[in-house]
Amino acid sequence: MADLLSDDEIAAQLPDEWERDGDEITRTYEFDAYLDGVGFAAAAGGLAQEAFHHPEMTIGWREVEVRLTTHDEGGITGNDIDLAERFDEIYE
Ligand SMILES: C[C@H](O)[C@H](O)[C@H]1CNC2=NC(N)=NC(=O)C2=N1
Repeated sequence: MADLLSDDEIAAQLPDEWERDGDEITRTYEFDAYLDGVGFAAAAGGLAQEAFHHPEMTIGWREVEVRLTTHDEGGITGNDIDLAERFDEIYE
């Protein structure tokens, strides 16, 4: 069970390109083609299932918006930060 992060901890641990939006962290990944975004979302979904920690993902035209929060805790935890970092690793 991950503990809620403080405002300062979130600010310090938020990966580059990610933003805080209330109780969520979010990043919009950009792609050259629609299906590249679809493929990224599928790969990210695999990482999410592996971690058993699931983002909201919105697939748009050559972009995928990812939003992470820890529902069980009602806010942002290290689980969200960790998964954000893993998503960044698979984004070329
Ligand atoms: C029972 C609980 O829903 C599960 O442990 C997992 C499933 N995936 C999850 N995903 C997210 N984003 N937050 C959670 O708290 C969470 N909990």
